[in-house]
Amino acid sequence: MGVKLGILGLGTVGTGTVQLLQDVVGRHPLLQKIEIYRVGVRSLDKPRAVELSTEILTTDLEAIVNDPAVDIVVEVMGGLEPARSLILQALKNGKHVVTANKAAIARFGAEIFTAANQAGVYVMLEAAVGGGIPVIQPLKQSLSVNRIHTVTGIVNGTTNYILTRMQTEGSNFSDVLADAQRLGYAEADPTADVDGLDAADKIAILASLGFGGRIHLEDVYCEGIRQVSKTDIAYAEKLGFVIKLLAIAKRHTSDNSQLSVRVHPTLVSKAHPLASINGVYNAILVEGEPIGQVMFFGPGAGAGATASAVSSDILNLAATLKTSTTNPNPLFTCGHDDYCEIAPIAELVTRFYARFLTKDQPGVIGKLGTCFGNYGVSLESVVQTGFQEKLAEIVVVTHDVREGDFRQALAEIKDLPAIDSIPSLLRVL
Ligand SMILES: NC(=O)C1=CN([C@@H]2O[C@H](COP(=O)(O)OP(=O)(O)OC[C@H]3O[C@@H](n4cnc5c(N)ncnc54)[C@H](OP(=O)(O)O)[C@@H]3O)[C@@H](O)[C@H]2O)C=CC1
Ligand SMILES: N[C@@H](CC=O)C(=O)O
Ligand code: NA
Repeated sequence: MGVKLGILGLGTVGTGTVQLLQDVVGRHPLLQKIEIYRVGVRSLDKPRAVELSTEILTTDLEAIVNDPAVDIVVEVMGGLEPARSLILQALKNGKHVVTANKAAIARFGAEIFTAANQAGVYVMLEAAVGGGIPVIQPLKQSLSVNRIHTVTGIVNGTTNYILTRMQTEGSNFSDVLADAQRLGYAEADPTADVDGLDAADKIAILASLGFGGRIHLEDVYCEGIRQVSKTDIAYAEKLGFVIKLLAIAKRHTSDNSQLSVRVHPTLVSKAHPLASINGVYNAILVEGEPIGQVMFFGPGAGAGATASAVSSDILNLAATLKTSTTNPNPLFTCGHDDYCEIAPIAELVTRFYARFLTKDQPGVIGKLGTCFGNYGVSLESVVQTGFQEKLAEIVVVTHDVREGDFRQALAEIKDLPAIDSIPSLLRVL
């Protein structure tokens, strides 16, 4: 007997998944047992890149999750509602769920996994982080014997694509964003990409898996890439760095009681493995004991890559349905109920890059140095190269400093009569 899919959504990811499942020759033989039974969309009139008979396509998504014939619900419609309610209803009806929806999982994961555990079914989400890169299953299974220290990732394809093209071609932010949208990389509302929210959802999911506790999304510090300018990209280049939107989850305290979880544009040394991850590619560097370092790399967005992850989850569930036992596999379920404690961003210890516009007066660098010194901020490098109109431009890179101390020094520096403005402030990995 075949495994019947109810697919919610036929956009970039849904279409890629249907294409893959309609073209199974040369792939895993179990895919031949999978039937695309229903596909839910918003509009029946839209032209589609795949052929589906009229009885498969429907706008009644509730009917799909309530249909007793459906074995697996594949949620690739995105958004919070009705996606959340449809997932919960599918689980309540005893259906396994595959989802690519990091926004829903990062916000409603507790509710969704509790419902799945109660119903004795699985929620699979490989496509939700890193697109086609296998990272969810490796964290849940292959790496789960390790004590994870740090997860550092480039986990948003759209922003990495934008930053790469700004860096290599000097392109304009909004033109490149339009290309990312056209290529199917961006979210329906690309603010989620540009402002770092999509990466925050993803690092919350990875932190939860890596550190074995739930994460309150509001505890994740988040800055996007809007303030990254061509000037900063050029300065970073001169200083031996590239700018990447990094998502980082790290043990903050030596007793392991607190995590630091954050997303922000970051200067990454050109020698670091994450510096060479360009375009729509993502990479996730996992550090733990005893494994040391392991890095996952691949396409982070787009139809084919994401369809690969969605379909592999479907395949895993199809295999499970074939061999079903009454006891759920603990490596497939989400077992933790407790929340991780997250340290405030002021407690972060990191290096900083800051760009100052100053009046061209003698002794400005000395005054900056004195203010920094008052708060224990030591400087790794100070560069004064350019002028913007009549203002001198000074760039500093600090040694490791507690973020709270650095901010206090900056507050004092802002009030110096010689300082016009501080247009950029970025962390350095
Ligand atoms: N694009 C990518 O590269 C990746 C996307 N994801 C995630 O996958 C999910 C889907 O993304 P993507 O395919 O890009 O999104 P699209 O916007 O391309 O597609 C959404 C699909 O869902 C349908 N849909 C949306 N809302 C409703 C509704 N209320 N009722 C009925 N149908 C609805 C739309 O119908 P219609 O076609 O009729 O408009 C469309 O077919 C999101 O959660 C996204 O974050 C994850 C990894 C990568
Ligand atoms: N909009 C997302 C799609 C994949 O998750 C991205 O750009 O990474
Ligand atoms: Na993935």
